[in-house]
Amino acid sequence: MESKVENQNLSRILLEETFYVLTKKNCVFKVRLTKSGLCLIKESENYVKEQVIPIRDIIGCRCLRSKKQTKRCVCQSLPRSKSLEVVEESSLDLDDTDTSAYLYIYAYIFHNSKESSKRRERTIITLRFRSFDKYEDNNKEAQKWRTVIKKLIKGDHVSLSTISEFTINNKDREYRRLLVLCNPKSGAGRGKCIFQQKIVPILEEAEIPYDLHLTKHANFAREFVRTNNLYQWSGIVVVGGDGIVFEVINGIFERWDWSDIIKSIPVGIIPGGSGNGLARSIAYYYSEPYAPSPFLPSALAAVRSNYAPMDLVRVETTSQIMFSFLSVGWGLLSDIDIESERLRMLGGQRFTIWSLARLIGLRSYSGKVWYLSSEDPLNAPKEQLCTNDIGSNCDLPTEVNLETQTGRQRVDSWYSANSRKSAYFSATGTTYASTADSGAGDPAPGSKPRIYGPASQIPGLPAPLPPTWKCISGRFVMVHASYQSHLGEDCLFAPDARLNDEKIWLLIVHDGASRSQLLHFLLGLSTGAHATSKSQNGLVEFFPVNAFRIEPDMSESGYMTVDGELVTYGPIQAEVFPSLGRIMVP
Ligand SMILES: Nc1ncnc2c1ncn2[C@@H]1O[C@H](COP(=O)(O)OP(=O)(O)OP(=O)(O)O)[C@@H](O)[C@H]1O
Repeated sequence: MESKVENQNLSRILLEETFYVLTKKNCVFKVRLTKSGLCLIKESENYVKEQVIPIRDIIGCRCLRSKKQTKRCVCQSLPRSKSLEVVEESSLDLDDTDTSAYLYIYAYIFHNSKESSKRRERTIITLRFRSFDKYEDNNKEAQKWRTVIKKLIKGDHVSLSTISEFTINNKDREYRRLLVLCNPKSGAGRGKCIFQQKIVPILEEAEIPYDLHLTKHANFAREFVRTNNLYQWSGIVVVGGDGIVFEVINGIFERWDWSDIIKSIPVGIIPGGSGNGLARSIAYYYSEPYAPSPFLPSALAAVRSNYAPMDLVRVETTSQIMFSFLSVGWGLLSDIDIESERLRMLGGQRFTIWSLARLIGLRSYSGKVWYLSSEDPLNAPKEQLCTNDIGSNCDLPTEVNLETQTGRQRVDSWYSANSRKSAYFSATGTTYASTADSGAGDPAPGSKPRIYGPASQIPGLPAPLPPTWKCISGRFVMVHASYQSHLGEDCLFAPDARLNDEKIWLLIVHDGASRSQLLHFLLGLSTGAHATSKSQNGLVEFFPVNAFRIEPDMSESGYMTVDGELVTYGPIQAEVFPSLGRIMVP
């Protein structure tokens, strides 16, 4: 009963208008806006066809006017097809002869007809309001639509009675500013280019202002987050790899007000690194298509006010405490990660090449692995994450241009909306001035910043562990733990992992496996097959835990990594803190 009422509520028509395609005789579009989406109903002589664009696929809309044409024939009073350009109402370049108001609606429509062809397609719907003789009246109509669409995108309450009260204000812009921290050196050095070419246009379509800061050296992002007044931003978007996300998260935990920051300022990630484990995992959890546009799910996440809790793991070594969002590693995968740094210019390919090199010169390490088993069974997450099974029934072209009827004859109604500019710096100006906070989180010069955050619930590193902990002792090719599904774009480490499943997924590969078994295992990592494979003769173990400790034999040397970053080689332990972080999700 309740869901029936809810459905009725979602399908109630908030706005409706009839538009005409003048180039096609007798073709009429009824456009309806409901809480669930924008419905285009095409009515021609013989049929009626309905297409719905879900609100969650729409990222923004803008009201624009036509631009004065420089070379227009005196006898041609109206804009020609495809030559019409649009500008902001405040522009000095307005075409006063065209009294229409244009509403541009930007959508990234999800198509999921087949699993293999899941994709999002950018579509611009243009509604041309021209029922009135005066631009002001047409604009009033367009602005009303814009205001309602923007409110629906934000998830604000909209009812039929409140629509008439909306003040029509073209200045009604988004004041939520994002902080963008971009690592120009990440991956194959494409971070800046990715932001400029792929992300800026989407931020502009959604009218989200931002302040861009390029990282100048290692630990720049960490210091920036620790020392600036973060409350001026609504979120932090990182452009780069997992290394820069690690810096941002640990920068937050170096602030005395970490608990307020972590709750109020979510972090988003635009994949520009060579690993991109977190970005790939988020797309996986939300069934968002990743390749060939890996930036799209993250860009959509950044412009929507949609956040989700994420488990964080407190990691302790003999010299450091840190908060990790991705992984802790010892052995083969860490060796590959660290030693392939020299091939950084190859981007993600560096991992494949170095995997082969490490298999030839295979190493194993002696030590003990302690763990506290996860109490939760290995099944679906507690919180049902959003999937895109709603989909859309759209087969729209990438531009849809519609207009209201007018008594006056127009030359035509179709035009291109590709007048994008790729401004690089913030629309509202980039702020570089240091706005350091009270300094309470600043370390004394030369000393390490203090790490805050929740207190550990397990014994400190040197202390013995309680009997509830289990121990495996021996030689290992690797011990690797992850709390995300993907360690990298091509590495599906824990297929059942979710953002806040409260689990650390522990993979142990014992010494004794042949090279061909290990090759088989490494290949399985790209599809997640290793997680279910029974053919490893007990040499591979994979299970969820709440906490673990590794004690390597210190007579040998090797690498230990946290989120792909090198840490002190020696005893290390980790424990999960459920839903401690907040992350932007599509
Ligand atoms: N301007 C810079 N010059 C040199 N190094 C930088 C700069 N800015 C950031 N860094 C360092 O680069 C390291 C790696 O960056 P990032 O994680 O963005 O890319 P990546 O290593 O290619 O990706 P991944 O971590 O996913 O493998 C970060 O840990 C950071 O300390």
